[in-house]
Amino acid sequence: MDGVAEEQNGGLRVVMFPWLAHGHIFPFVELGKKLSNRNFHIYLCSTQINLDSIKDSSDYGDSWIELVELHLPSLAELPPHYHTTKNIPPHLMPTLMKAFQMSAPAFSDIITNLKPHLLIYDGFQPWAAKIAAAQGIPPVLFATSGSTSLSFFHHQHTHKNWDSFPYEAIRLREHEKRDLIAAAKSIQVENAAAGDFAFGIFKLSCDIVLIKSYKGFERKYMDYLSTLCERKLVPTGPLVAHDDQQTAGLEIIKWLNQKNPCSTLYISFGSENYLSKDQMVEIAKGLELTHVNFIWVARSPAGDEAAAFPDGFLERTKEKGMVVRKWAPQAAILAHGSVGGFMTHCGWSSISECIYYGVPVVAVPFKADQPVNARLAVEAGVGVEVMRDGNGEFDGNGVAKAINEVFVEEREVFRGRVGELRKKMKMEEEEAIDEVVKELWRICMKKSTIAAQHKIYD
Ligand SMILES: C[C@@H]1O[C@H](OP(=O)(O)OP(=O)(O)OC[C@H]2O[C@@H](n3ccc(=O)[nH]c3=O)[C@H](O)[C@@H]2O)[C@H](O)[C@H](O)[C@H]1O
Repeated sequence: MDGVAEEQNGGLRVVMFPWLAHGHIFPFVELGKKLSNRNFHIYLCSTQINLDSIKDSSDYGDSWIELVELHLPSLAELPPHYHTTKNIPPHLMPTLMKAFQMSAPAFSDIITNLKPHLLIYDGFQPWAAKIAAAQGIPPVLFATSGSTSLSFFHHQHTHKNWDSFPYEAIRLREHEKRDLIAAAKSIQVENAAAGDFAFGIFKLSCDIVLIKSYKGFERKYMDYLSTLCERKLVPTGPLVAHDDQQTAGLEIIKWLNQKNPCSTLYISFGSENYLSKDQMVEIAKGLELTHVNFIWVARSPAGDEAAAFPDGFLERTKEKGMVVRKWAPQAAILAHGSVGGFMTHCGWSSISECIYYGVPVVAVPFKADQPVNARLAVEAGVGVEVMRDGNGEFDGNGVAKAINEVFVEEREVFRGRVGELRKKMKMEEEEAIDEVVKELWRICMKKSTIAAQHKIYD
């Protein structure tokens, strides 16, 4: 590309454009930080409320990322504080998706003004890739979910058969299939060009797809996904935000300091999942049937009243449990020696963090890729799932059984296995970024890439 060689010393200028979800934005931020340490100039584009979250994150100060505001069209039912999936009432998610699709012209202006060497985009905005390529700027997809879930759903999209996926450890239960089919209808994107969404998004990416994964955990799934999407997959490694020392003074950390090693279960269900009242009751019952300590992050959607615990539960468990009603320092908690297990919805970042910090998994998946991530954790031998009935319900006995398997019966087995995976993850971490940097420079230096890109859209 013109001027790339001259700017070799000045580094590449890259616009990074994640979907409006916390679980997407922070992997982009972590990747942006690593690239900015390799002489890239990073522009990260999102809505103001998401940019404020990034500024508030503990170590933003030392990362060289230029924040660029994306203006969503003003919709009466979607005030600016709902321009993020974090804490948004679930019934407004389709409206947020619609507003995001309507922001394409605003994004086009950003690209025209910044004229970056490269765009790194996300899975809900095929139009961003087309806008960049039309201006001769190579777009590269960064998939923030794992290779296992993406290969599983790509297989289903291609073969229309959940149960013919080549790896039998990954199978959905009937209630999970039903939920996925219902959910897919709720995020149908209006006027999407045929095939753009689902997995057409991969075909818009130049040469490669970046993926938040690492070979030690997902190698065979990464290879299968590469075959399905006809792109070279370049893993970024886990991109885990390191626990920052500022949390040392937090009440939570002080409380953990008083607990025995590996004695405490950390319970959290990500940035956009909320338990039903019945689910709260059954998890509470399960906790009372075990001897583990616990830290339970029980957040509610913005505007909703606080999640209610069973009568007397908090009083009866006050010696062994702590309830957190707000955003918790998850990395710092998982890094703490008193934490011996993580009850998680199996969001991809949470699963990556379990392994990064060597904490076995008590899997309670709810939606999207979470059931597949849970099956992967079980196949890798780093955790157990809380069993459910045919309707997808679980009860206190099942919760207690899973907790005791991780904390008592199989304690050393799980800790040994997750420790092995942790070593592999850390070994891959730096070499993965080296490969990402090499590939991004290769793409930007390849004039033919741009010509080929135009051909796709002619
Ligand atoms: C790509 C998509 O992102 C989604 O994000 P979600 O927020 O549900 O869950 P995580 O990926 O665990 O992401 C949640 C992130 O928020 C952090 N956190 C959460 C709660 C809290 O109180 N404090 C924290 O620091 C946590 O450490 C993690 O990094 C899903 O994963 C989905 O499976 C995945 O494909």
